[in-house]
Amino acid sequence: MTEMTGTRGEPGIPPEARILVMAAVEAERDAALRGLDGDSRFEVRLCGVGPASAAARTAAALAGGEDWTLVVSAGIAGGYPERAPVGTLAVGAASIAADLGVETAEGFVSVDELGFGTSVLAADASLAEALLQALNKAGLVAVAGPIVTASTATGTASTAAVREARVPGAVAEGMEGYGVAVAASDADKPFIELRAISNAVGPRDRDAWRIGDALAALSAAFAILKEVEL
Ligand SMILES: O=C(O)c1cccc(C(=O)CC[C@H]2O[C@@H](n3cnc4c(=O)[nH]cnc43)[C@H](O)[C@@H]2O)c1
Repeated sequence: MTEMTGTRGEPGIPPEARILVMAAVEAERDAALRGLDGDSRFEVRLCGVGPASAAARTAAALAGGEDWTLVVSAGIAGGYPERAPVGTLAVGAASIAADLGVETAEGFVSVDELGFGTSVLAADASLAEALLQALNKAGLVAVAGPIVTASTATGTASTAAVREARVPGAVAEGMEGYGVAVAASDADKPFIELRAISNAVGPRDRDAWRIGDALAALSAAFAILKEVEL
């Protein structure tokens, strides 16, 4: 369990903590900053879209000489509607690269099965649980579960079904979480993923995306995160 009590033993994020938040695009970064309202324990940086850029930029940030306490991947996401409808929040239990592997005549084989590493990176369980409880206590609708990372956002019902079968119980899909998690894991830093649901995972319908609502939910979640008793 990650120790996040303050120097005098009080609960909450210690004043000296340094929390690195990686957001793909400026609108997500700005939403996080609005919720954080100048909290100097947090730094929000852009990681670009997709797991490769996210991993590279997070690794660069972690190698920059600061002693980071926690790494957070944050942004909007597609939600699996029966578990995380549009407007809700998803807290990752694990970030899973659902398309990392090889296709064979018999079907998809993950890197795990190939023996080439892991496509599943667990979040810090105690921090994720504390955040989930705090969000729900504050009246925000949040669920926890595996969050899919994909280099290609799902755009059809069949891809949604395939990925859901690979990641049973998946609550959401983003494009950066696993990449940020790889860098955090390599640097031996605790990691969590926080997503606000802007659209349903499934057939692409850009007009139905509720980006403004999701960004508002993301801001609200960061206002809670900075006060959470971790
Ligand atoms: O157009 C805008 O105003 C705008 C504002 C903020 C963010 C965006 C994005 O398009 C962000 C892309 C980002 O969102 C994640 N995302 C959202 N939905 C999905 C999805 O269904 N499957 C996978 N990823 C999704 C993803 O992490 C992208 O980086 C636009």
